Amino acid sequence: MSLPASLQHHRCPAAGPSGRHAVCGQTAPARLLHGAWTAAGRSRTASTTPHAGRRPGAGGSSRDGSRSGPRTGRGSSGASQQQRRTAPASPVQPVIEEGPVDVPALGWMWRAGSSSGSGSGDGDATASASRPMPTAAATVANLYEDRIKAKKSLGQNFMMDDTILRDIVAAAAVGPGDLVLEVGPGTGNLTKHLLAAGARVTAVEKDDTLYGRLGVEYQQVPELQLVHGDAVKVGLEDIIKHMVEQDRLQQLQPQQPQSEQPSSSSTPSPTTATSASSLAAPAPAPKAKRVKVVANLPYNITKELLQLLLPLGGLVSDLHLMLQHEAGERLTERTPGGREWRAANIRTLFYCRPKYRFRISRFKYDPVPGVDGALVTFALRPPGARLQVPSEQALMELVDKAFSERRKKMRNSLSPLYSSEEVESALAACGLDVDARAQELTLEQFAALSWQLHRQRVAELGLKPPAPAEEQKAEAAPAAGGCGAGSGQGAEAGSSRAGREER
Ligand SMILES: C[S@@+](CC[C@H](N)C(=O)[O-])C[C@H]1O[C@@H](n2cnc3c(N)ncnc32)[C@H](O)[C@@H]1O
Repeated sequence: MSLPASLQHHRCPAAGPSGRHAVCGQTAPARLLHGAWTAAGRSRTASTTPHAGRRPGAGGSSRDGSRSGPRTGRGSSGASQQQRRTAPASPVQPVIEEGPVDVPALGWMWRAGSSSGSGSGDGDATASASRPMPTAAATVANLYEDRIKAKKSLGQNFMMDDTILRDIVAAAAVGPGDLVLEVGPGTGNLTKHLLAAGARVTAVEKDDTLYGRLGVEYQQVPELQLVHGDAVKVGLEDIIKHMVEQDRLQQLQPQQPQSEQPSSSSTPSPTTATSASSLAAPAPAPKAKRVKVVANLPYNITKELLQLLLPLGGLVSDLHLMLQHEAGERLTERTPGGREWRAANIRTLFYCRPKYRFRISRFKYDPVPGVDGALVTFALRPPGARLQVPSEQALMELVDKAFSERRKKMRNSLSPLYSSEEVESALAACGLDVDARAQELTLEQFAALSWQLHRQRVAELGLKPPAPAEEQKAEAAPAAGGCGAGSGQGAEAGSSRAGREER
């Protein structure tokens, strides 16, 4: 369902049902918090300045509602006056989907209240009686119309296809009450599908302008918390802990059942007293949820983000990331021996089960990147479900060093950490070739080598051997050559990558 044509032209995305503006034309970032999070827009003061009308040169609909081109005929939103002055005259032309395009209005998602995950992009209006969810393409068009250019430095390749966004939310199995961390919400196009599925979303955005616009557009959506900052530096672990804690506290809040509400009768009968006391029995403590991370990642921070997030299996259940197709293929590789077998594979398999879900055509993004994308899922292992090793840090150091000079035999590449004699004897004790190179070893073999090197050092220094419990776990699933490495995941090594679909 569309708005009446008379309202379509001068509505800014920040305009409420009255048609008046929340913040249009103001410098949004000044009102927003750096490196701190807040319910979207809650701290903002709304201006009620009516929209000044279409800016000169903005394309789109004519006054009677007909469309003259790919633009959507909307007014400005959170872009600052400064940006408008310095913006180039001809913005990048977005790809626009066919079909009715509507205007995102303040709190539209909040009113929609859909938990079906079928947020109605593509112009259908099932999510809201009054306004449909704007299409991804229309939202991007709105950015360009406001002279906001995609920034290459921030990896801004916006997803234009609502079907793919819905597929991502479905692949991530996001449902009502789930806690989701999104990195780089940007346009809010993925965010709105996460919200439509019933998730409570915390989203970290670095771009001042896009953060400001999101704050305006979602200011009445308590299910969305926005964080302004660089996801790599902002302290994601603390943010995730906060999400979990907030959720736990919310679950603890008493919900008074009808039967417990004060009645007009002064003395309760014995029967009522009994039933009241049984109702008062302590409720089971709420189970702390684990968070899902869902993101169309800026490709340039993929590596750093994975390093930050993969070890958080105690707090995070799974990551669902749009990556470059090639990076997705590399990270989901499970068999050693090839040129693409890297330290990142060992690290990834140690912390999670990676799965390539589906390929995404580069033409579904705007601007069109040089390569296709892919959705990759990383199901994180909680600490207790990982391979037992003497020290995770020592294992990662061993792996990084071994791969740092992959052409060399490990007895040479590991020389700064261990003498070649130490490495040779450990390799032999693990039943491995003493001339082995890093790319020939599985995760389990690296873990076994790590244990053996540890034992040798302990023996050499005359220290106490590892605790029996650790040893027991290690021996429970011996790796090659009887050189112990506990394993909750060994069976996965060598299994082939999951089947792929293409979009
Ligand atoms: C590929 S775009 C995705 C935008 C939107 N989620 C979508 O699906 O179309 C990447 C987003 O990440 C943001 N971004 C880039 N670097 C970031 C960083 N270090 N921390 C947080 N956000 C970042 C960009 O500004 C942009 O909004």
